[in-house]
Amino acid sequence: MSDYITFALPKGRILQDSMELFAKIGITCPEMEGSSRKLVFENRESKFRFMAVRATDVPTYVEYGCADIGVVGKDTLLEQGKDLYEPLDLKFGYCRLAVAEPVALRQQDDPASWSNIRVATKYPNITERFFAAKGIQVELIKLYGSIELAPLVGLSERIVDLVSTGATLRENGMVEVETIAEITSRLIVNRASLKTKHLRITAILEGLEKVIGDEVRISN
Ligand SMILES: Nc1ncnc2c1ncn2[C@@H]1O[C@H](COP(=O)(O)OP(=O)(O)OP(=O)(O)O)[C@@H](O)[C@H]1O
Ligand SMILES: O=P(O)(O)OC[C@H]1O[C@H](OP(=O)(O)OP(=O)(O)O)[C@H](O)[C@@H]1O
Repeated sequence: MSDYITFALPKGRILQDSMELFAKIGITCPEMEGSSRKLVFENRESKFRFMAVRATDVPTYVEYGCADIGVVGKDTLLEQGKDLYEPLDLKFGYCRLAVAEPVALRQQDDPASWSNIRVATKYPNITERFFAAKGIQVELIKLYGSIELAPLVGLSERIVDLVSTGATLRENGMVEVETIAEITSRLIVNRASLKTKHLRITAILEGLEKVIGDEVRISN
């Protein structure tokens, strides 16, 4: 068993917030700061390893134990439904998952009358579950990005996607119809690592909990 603690971190927009949070409890990786094509970084002194992976792949690395700890959006966890230990809401990466449609359609539309709709999304499982609970049949069109384009070109009338500032919806003539879930980034932990590296992982969880708690209290 390696005596390193390995983190799987998403390459994109939540990487910096993650590293800033870990720095507050003394977990740093100077090697990661320069720009490079490297995918694994080590802090040999404190025995931490960091892997930069696609956001949607973080749960897989943690599930299989290639990483002990991961940071990932709640959207990804809800979509993938993996059995992972999720001890902490990290309180950054705030956005919401919402149903949206073009402004012109919204003006004459009554969502209460939907029975069969076509929806483009990166989140087919969440979308299917959400509409099934309302008794609405959905034809799902799975996309991997630029979801707001779908109604503009007639691929679907509605979308389910993340909304943060609302700028992407606005600039593409769309409005939110309903929020499905509030999203933040979460810490996830491999269940076996929690036992085999109990002391180090517990110390990390307690340190993070304290820092996040303090920040929430200060910002309230
Ligand atoms: N506009 C946004 N504002 C705030 N947080 C966001 C926003 N978009 C996404 N997020 C959060 O950040 C996470 C990572 O998003 P990011 O765009 O970096 O990766 P991605 O492109 O969605 O994933 P992948 O690379 O696997 O396709 C999302 O899962 C979500 O929790
Ligand atoms: O409400 P806003 O602040 O405009 O943010 C929302 C946008 O951000 C995300 O897209 P991203 O930038 O990850 O690009 P993508 O469409 O290629 O996934 C999301 O899918 C929305 O399109």
